[in-house]
Amino acid sequence: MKLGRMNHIGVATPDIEASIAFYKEVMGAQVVTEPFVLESQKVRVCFVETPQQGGALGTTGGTQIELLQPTEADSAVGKWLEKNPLGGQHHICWEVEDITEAKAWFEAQGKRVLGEPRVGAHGTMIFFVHPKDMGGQLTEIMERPREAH
Ligand SMILES: CC[C@H](C(=O)O)C(=O)SCCNC(=O)CCNC(=O)[C@H](O)C(C)(C)COP(=O)(O)OP(=O)(O)OC[C@H]1O[C@@H](n2cnc3c(N)ncnc32)[C@H](O)[C@@H]1OP(=O)(O)O
Ligand SMILES: [Co+2]
Repeated sequence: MKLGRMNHIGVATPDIEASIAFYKEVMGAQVVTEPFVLESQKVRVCFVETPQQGGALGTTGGTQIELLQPTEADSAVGKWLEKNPLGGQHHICWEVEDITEAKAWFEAQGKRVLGEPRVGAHGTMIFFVHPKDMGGQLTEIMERPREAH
């Protein structure tokens, strides 16, 4: 498998509106998407855009910040926030060419793939790999959007 682009960094927050204001007012983010609820993951989510390599400040195309506010305490992000009430870096998402090949790769390395691949917040297939098998880093693997191939 070849290391692909870092698609996003998942950042958990107890208050997504406050986090949006932080990224706009403190960090100078120019583009933040409208939050939406992803029922399957019991989260409200939005994306803070960053410039791609060499891009002008305030443009898009780079690694996004994926802001995640739990809709229920009994959820992956809800449980994580109980231990990390201020929020912060929750996971990293890497792009791959083929989600099926990637799943077989990680399993062949003895890494715990969490559940079957499913459609994620970007509308492409994803899965997660257990943090304890990834040096403490919860890792999301995402199939590259087709038009990016
Ligand atoms: C916007 C939607 C988008 C998408 O899905 O498209 C997302 O990114 S949704 C993001 C939320 N969804 C997930 O995170 C799914 C994958 N996560 C899980 O399956 C669980 O969170 C899991 C298995 C990582 C942990 O669940 P568990 O019930 O085992 O929770 P514990 O608190 O018992 O944790 C066990 C152990 O793992 C450590 N841990 C938990 N979360 C993280 C993390 N984000 N980063 C690093 N380590 C983590 C936790 O501290 C425990 O370690 P221990 O030493 O035993 O205390
Ligand atoms: Co994610």
